[in-house]
Parts: sequence; structure tokens; C-alpha cells
Amino acid sequence: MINSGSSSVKYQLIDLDGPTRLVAGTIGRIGEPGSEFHDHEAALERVGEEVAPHAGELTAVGHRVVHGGATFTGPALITDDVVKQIEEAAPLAPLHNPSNLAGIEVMRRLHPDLPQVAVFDTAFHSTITPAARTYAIDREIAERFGVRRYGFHGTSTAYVSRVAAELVGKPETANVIVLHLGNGASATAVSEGRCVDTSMGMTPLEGLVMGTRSGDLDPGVIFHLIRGGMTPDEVEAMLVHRAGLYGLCGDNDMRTVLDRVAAGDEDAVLAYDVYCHRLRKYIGAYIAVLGRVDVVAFTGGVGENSAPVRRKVLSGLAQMGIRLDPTRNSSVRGARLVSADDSSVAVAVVPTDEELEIAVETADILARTNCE
Ligand SMILES: Nc1ncnc2c1ncn2[C@@H]1O[C@H](COP(=O)(O)OP(=O)(O)O)[C@@H](O)[C@H]1O
Ligand SMILES: CC(=O)OP(=O)(O)O
Ligand SMILES: [Mg+2]
Repeated sequence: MINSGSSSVKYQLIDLDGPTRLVAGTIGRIGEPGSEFHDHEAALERVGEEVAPHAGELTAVGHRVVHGGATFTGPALITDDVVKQIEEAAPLAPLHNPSNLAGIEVMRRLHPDLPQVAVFDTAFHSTITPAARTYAIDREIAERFGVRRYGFHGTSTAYVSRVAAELVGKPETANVIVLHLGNGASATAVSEGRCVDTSMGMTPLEGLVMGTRSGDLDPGVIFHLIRGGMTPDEVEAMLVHRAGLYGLCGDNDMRTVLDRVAAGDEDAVLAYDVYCHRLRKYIGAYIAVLGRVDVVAFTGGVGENSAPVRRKVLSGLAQMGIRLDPTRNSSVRGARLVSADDSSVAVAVVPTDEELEIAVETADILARTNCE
């Protein structure tokens, strides 16, 4: 499994019979000053060396691909044609797809005989309704430019919503709100295993406040900045790299933000308040979208590890039937319920496992292909 991201390459060799992880690693800070790795090519060559001792045991390579455009509604066996279509979707995810493609290119070169599979972040969201998918703009222009909601983090969300549904004893029928809070952050409404709405849009910039991305804002702000003298590229770079928590307080790591909040730092307090306010709004919105919610599931680095964020976001939602149990909320790791016994909506913490989900989906498509 290769997750070749914007600044890191995560890789795992998984034996699905266990499942057992035979090799696992992350190469971070690619291209930054002082890094051993100047580009993805070099990092991926190293991954190839790490995996080499197990070459005989390899049966396939699964790749995370962030944007699958309108074409891919499930995983795809990689061919030259599939590569071309991933390239065509790259302008919609300029931070992610080019690195994903670098991973595919190097692994196809190192292992030309192995089947390679692309697992798309967008695929799980392909079931969202036209009402949730459509932006209210000129339809001809939307069609011509491919403007619609796609949604991201689908591989993580598919996995987490399934585990959360099992935790509440409704594996087939649960309605789940998944909050994936990592560097990127998204909220998704899942009904009976199918995505019905999600906060990220045509690109991974819409929705929640993120580490360095703004999430929702009035599109008028963009024109105001451009008319004020910024170029479109400058505005985009600001909204993607210097906004979110980082834009508000100069730190994008929630741990640092929380330390500063504890020390009474006003910028950090505002950043934290804006982050939690937006999240709470989306929970309310998705309760309305779903009508009935069985479980709210937190995942991603912040969602899994930060009891204070979960507490602040959910405080005041008792009217909506959501009550945390403070002891469970502060307890250590693992997939678990953290709601109080009298909470009519359960709250779960589920460590995500995109790698396992990619491996499972890769094996699934190979099994199906071999049957045909
Ligand atoms: N104990 C913690 N408390 C609060 N935030 C945490 C904690 N541990 C990790 N995080 C946050 O998780 C973020 C990374 O999330 P992760 O899901 O690993 O990111 P990525 O999107 O790169 O996969 C970090 O920026 C950090 O803010
Ligand atoms: C799509 C996306 O935002 O991914 P990440 O959180 O890995 O940046
Ligand atoms: Mg992530």
C-alpha cells in the first residue's frame, strides 16, 4: 500500500490473512531543507528497497489516489488509460494527485509484473444525492468545467463508518456522522453504509477549518482580494497553505494550539474557537440531513487523540441527545464508545486505517477481476 502524499510517503506491506503488517513506514518532509529526500522519486526508491526483501510475497500494490474525478466510483486496476484519467483530474487536486501519480509511476517501474490498483478518496462519496452534489450556479458552466461536489477522505470514512456502525450494534442500518480531523478535515453523513453528504467539495478546500486550509468562506472574499491586487495563485496559496489554524494563530498542530490555549494566548483561543464552532455547525447540519443519527464518530490525528476538542465541540448538544462520558472520553486508545449511557446518540472514537482499507479494496478488485 502506497500513500504518496503532498509532503510524505506512507507505505505498508500487509498480509491480509492476519491481517499482519510486515513492513510499515513514513518518509516525511520530502523536499524541505535538510531532508535526505529531494523529491518523491527518491523517497519511493527507498520504499522499494525496504520492501525488496519481501518481493517474493507481493501480490499487488494498492495506491491512495485523492481525486478520481467523475469517472471512478470504486477502485480501479491501473492501466495506461487509468493513469491518463488520474492526470486529467489533477487540476482539481493539485496538492495531491501529482504525488499520487509519482507513486504509481515508480511502483509500476519497480514491479512491472504486479497488478497495481488505485483506491480513490472520492469514490465513497459517489452516492451523494444530486441535491447535495450540485452547486447552485449556471448549469452549462458547471458541466463544462466539471464543477460539482466530489468529497474526499472517502477511504477513511468508509472504514470508520463501518467500525462505528458495528460499535453500536447496527452494522447494516446505522446512520453515522464521521468527523475526519487530521491535517485535512471533513465531516460526512452516512446512511446505512452509503454517503449522503460531505463537507469537502470540488476540491479538498471546502468545509471545516483545517490545519492550514480555510474551509468554507464567502466566495466574494476571493474577488475582493484579487481586485485588491493579489493574483489568483496568491489567493489560492494563502487559502490552502496559510489559512485555517495556521492562518489564525501561526500554528497548524492542534497540540501546540491547545498548549497555547492553556497558557491563555488570545490568537490560539480564537483559532480554537473558530475550529470548534465550524465543526459544531456541521454536526447540527448533518443531524438535520440524516433525520436520525445513531453515532457521531471522531477520527484522524485530532479526532482520535484530542479529548478536549471532542468535549468542546459536543458541549451544549445534550438537547440533541448527545452526551459525552468524561472518563471514557479521556481514556486511552482503541476503537470505543465515549458517550454516556443516557446519550441517545452514541459518540465513538475510531482510529482510522486507510492502509488496511486500501489493501482490502485492492484484494477485492483483484478477486473480482480473476473471477471474470
Ligand atoms: N494528542 C493530540 N492532541 C491533539 N492533536 C493531535 C494529537 N496528536 C496528533 N494531533 C494532530 O493530528 C494532526 C495530524 O493528523 P493526521 O491524521 O495524522 O494527519 P494527516 O492528515 O497528515 O494524515 C496533527 O496536525 C496534530 O495537530
Ligand atoms: C484530501 C485531503 O485533504 O487529504 P489530507 O487530509 O491527507 O491532506
Ligand atoms: Mg490524512
